Amino acid sequence: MDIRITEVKEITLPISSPIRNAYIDFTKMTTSLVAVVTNVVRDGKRVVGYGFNSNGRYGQGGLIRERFAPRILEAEASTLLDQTGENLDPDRVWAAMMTNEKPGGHGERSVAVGTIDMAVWDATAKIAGKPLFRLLSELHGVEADPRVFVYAAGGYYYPGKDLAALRAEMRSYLDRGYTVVKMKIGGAPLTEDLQRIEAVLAEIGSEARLAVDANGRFDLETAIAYAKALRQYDLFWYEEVGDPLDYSLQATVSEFYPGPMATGENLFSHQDARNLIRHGGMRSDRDWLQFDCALSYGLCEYRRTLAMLQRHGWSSRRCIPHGGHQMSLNIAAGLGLGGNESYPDLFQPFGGFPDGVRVEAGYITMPELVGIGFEGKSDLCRVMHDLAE
Ligand SMILES: O=C([O-])CC(=O)C(=O)O
Ligand SMILES: [Mg+2]
Repeated sequence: MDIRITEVKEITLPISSPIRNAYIDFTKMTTSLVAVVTNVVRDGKRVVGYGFNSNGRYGQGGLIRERFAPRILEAEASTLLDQTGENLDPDRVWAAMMTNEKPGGHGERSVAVGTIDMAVWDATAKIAGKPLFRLLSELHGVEADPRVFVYAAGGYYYPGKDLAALRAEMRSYLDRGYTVVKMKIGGAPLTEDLQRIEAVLAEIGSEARLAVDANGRFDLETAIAYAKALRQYDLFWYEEVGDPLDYSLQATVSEFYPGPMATGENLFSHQDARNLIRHGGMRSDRDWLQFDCALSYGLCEYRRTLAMLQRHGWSSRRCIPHGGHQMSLNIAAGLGLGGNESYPDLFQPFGGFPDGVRVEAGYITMPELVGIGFEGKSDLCRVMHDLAE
């Protein structure tokens, strides 16, 4: 059969919440939802792959409509297929999207490409009739592990939120089975943040560990002042202390912070990730890497990032991606990452797990759903089907 992509649709939707981190509020946050429509029929229906971009960057409709979707549709259909001719080849679709694109300047387009790439992988796994994590483990000759560590991200600054509300939020994550919770810092003075941290630590006790996230807010002096103050707490990690591209700052702060640090959600290519590994002083025995494929050219690029990490002596287990989406859950289960972020109460319906999936002692088990698994999440599936079915 002559397999082809017949249409690439995009709609920009709100994922707004009244929350604030140290840098931005999310009252006007949007995401692009993309549908890659194929002429393949499975179970009596056209195969449609879906993708969306992670929170933190806005919808990408202009770029998708003007540059990346037309390149896919203009490509000779057979050049987008794998060697068997019976499925898409996501790397070939990726290469078609990147025709006439210069190197560097990744953030300008990496979100748009990553969003379409998610939909292409969803379609590819659906055509193969498998969960994406199974397809990935087969492609790489590794064993899939459907059990994935997840942590609860929240602890934002809300208008009028007091310590009791923050504690209640964290308690609710423990009640839902999480063993690691994350909160924001850097949006208040150090003394106030320490009170917030101590309130959360008092609440969670020995039931869970706490990670903190500064969202790139600090200059070197402030980052070090926080590092010295945070050392006493045995945190799960100290995240994104300074500007994401300031590798020297990261390296210097790590000299003041012997505990685990985490960063990488705002690095959008394997070359940027490589610079972090080369110059950021990251420690492969304890630090965590948070590159998010949905912001950084997709899974095709993420596989290059993983290969780069391996060459530098890093285990894929040190990766716990940002973003809380099912795409990274599949990568974690299929390629052996250390886990995935989760926002139990935010960014719905895009984030989270298929219906019925529960967190138990900090882990979820991936259901055997075809594709990325979006069809198993009814609220998300409704929005997707409104776009393309
Ligand atoms: O608040 C945000 O931009 C999200 C974030 O940093 C995270 O999930 O680590
Ligand atoms: Mg973060």
